Amino acid sequence: MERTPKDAGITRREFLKWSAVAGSGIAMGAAGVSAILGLSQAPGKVSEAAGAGQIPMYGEHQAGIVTPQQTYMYLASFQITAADRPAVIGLFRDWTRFSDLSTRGGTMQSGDNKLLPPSDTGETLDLPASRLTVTFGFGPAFFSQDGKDRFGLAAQAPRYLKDIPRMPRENLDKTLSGGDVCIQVCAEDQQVAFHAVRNFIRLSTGLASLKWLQEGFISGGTAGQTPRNLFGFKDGTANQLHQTPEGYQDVVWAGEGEPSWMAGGTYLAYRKIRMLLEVWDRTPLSDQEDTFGRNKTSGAAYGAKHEFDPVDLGQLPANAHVTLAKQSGKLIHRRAYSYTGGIDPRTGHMDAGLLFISYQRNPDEQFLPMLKLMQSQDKLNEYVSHVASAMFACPRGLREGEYLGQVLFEA
Ligand SMILES: C=CC1=C(C)c2cc3[nH]c(cc4nc(cc5[nH]c(cc1n2)c(C)c5CCC(=O)O)C(CCC(=O)O)=C4C)c(C)c3C=C
Ligand SMILES: [Fe+2]
Repeated sequence: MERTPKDAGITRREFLKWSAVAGSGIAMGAAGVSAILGLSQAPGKVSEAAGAGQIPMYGEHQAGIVTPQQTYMYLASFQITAADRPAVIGLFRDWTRFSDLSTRGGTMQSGDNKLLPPSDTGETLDLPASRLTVTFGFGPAFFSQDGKDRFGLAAQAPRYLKDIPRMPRENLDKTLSGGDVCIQVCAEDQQVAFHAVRNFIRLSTGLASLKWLQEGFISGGTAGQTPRNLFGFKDGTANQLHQTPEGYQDVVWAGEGEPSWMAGGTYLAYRKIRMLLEVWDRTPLSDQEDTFGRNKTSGAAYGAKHEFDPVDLGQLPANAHVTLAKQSGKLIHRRAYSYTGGIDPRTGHMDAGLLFISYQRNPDEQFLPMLKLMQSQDKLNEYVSHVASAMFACPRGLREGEYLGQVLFEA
């Protein structure tokens, strides 16, 4: 199946039209321009199966938030280095164009000019869309940094957006925390996800620098089953408490008291949490189960039979993770991924854990009270260490023809 130029890539003429609207062609540095010329070349080949497993990028909400979790995830955080607003808009237009292309299973043209680097890095040329989703978020410093309104957006800052306050037990690495813009990329095929994140980085040349990049996975398991984390426990069970359109409205989608561009958006809370596998693996099963208040094999709460049976807090230890999560009285939508990162050279222990990600409409009411309570009392603290942290505001979903952030820049 061959695609039309419009389907599979953007033409040079289209690029010039876009640049003229944004003024980005003039404002961008040489590196940025050449990277984008790559994106703007005529279409390349698209694999027969490119259309398989597509998740629409356009809609009321961004994809990748309440989308059933794909197997692989990259979370990238960027610092914007672009000098001014038109340059940022140029970058966001190019990221949008590339998201549209890659979520539809398309690639940029490899190019036949042997004197130039190929436009597309090529590793997905024969691969389908693989349920690729791209989710964007803006960090607090994007709106104002050290009191400076960098891009004229300070008045549009989301109501609850701030860095996660210091917590009693954390051991954060600042170089792995925060950032101006995050991109969460998820797919069923790791190479498809990597291709997307790699090309977002390429397109940002001269306009943004990559601050940190994390990669995660969940167990495939039998379809429909809750994945298990690296402690061997089912992780995500309680999400079923709000998995309806009304539930998502209550738990995930922001709007009330927010700038208009956040209506239908949400807040992404991120913690990189190292799990001390060697300690855990020497811990008796009864202590492991007391840590969560759930049976390890079935996932049932203490006193219950099945995974999804209601939780009776009277049956759980007071310091169990689930007890504390429930005590806050609020729900959050969790979308965590496991990570492994080789060996810690200082200790010889495995570097592995959880890239905790949750989405909520009001982090002040939902996520932060829960985190505070857990950091001070959770039995889980004996076995984990929080090493990185960030919060981002994710705008509502894009309409066709809009670029990322347009609704914010034009608010
Ligand atoms: C601040 C929020 C949370 C952090 C940080 C967090 C870290 C974390 N969680 C697990 C494993 C499990 N968590 C489970 C339940 C659960 N966790 C949170 C919140 C945070 N977890 C909530 C809101 C809930 C749901 C509680 C409920 O209403 O029942 C479970 C039990 C099964 C489930 O519902 O998912 C496990 C297991 C780890 C390993 C971890 C940090 C490394
Ligand atoms: Fe948890």
